[in-house]
Amino acid sequence: TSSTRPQRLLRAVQRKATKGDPQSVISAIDYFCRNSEWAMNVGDEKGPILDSVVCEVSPATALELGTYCGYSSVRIARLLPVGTKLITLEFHPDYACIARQVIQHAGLEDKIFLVEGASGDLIPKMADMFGISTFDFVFLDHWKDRYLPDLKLLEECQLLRKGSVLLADNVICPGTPDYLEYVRNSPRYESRYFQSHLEYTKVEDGLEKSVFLG
Ligand SMILES: CCc1ncnc2c1ncn2[C@@H]1O[C@H](/C=C/CNC(=O)c2cc(-c3ccc(F)cc3)cc(O)c2O)[C@@H](O)[C@H]1O
Ligand SMILES: [Mg+2]
Repeated sequence: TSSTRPQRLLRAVQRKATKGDPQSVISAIDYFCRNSEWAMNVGDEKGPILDSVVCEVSPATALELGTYCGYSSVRIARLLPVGTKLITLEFHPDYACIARQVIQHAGLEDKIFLVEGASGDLIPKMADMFGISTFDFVFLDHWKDRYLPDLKLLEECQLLRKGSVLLADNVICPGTPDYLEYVRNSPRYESRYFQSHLEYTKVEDGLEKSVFLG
């Protein structure tokens, strides 16, 4: 029976990466995507930009929209200090199952809470489910037409505070025009574009970092 790409990506991690070593999991996925099959992970060029923003913010509470295979969950959580947590939302059960195993291989299951479901349904429940009031950091990497509605939902649910940082992947390719227009023109955000390339390619893409001003 044929396997799926996420299953083949997980197999590459299980074969090549050292259990409990997040960096080796990251390297194994990047190697797989460069040498075997492209996959939509933030990757090894945009990834260090994500790392630097996470380190700068040093979030006590972080949220990720769109786990996929867990590559960016591992990138983010490996940088979080003890006692902090990453909540990542994924609605595709098969992808969630793969991501849990990738996260487990990295030894980060105590720092990452993967919740299965649609972000639009789950965001309003975050405060109650996890006993948090606001998110210090949000990484948006799910369906591109969901970035703006989910940002507005985070505002409505008062899950952002003065200084909360949003980092959005793929603002050029595939592109998130309505989200970009909103964060770049709203007086409530201070936005900055980090130019880079679409993962594992020479196509232009980048990350948009937006600070909520309250
Ligand atoms: C309902 C809300 C909601 N709630 C919870 N989980 C959700 C969700 N909406 C989506 N998900 C999950 O997130 C992941 C989807 C991510 C979507 N990402 C891209 O489409 C993308 C594409 C390219 C690219 C492809 C082809 C090219 F040619 C060029 C570029 C590059 C990239 O970096 C990309 O991120 C999957 O796991 C979904 O199950
Ligand atoms: Mg992406």
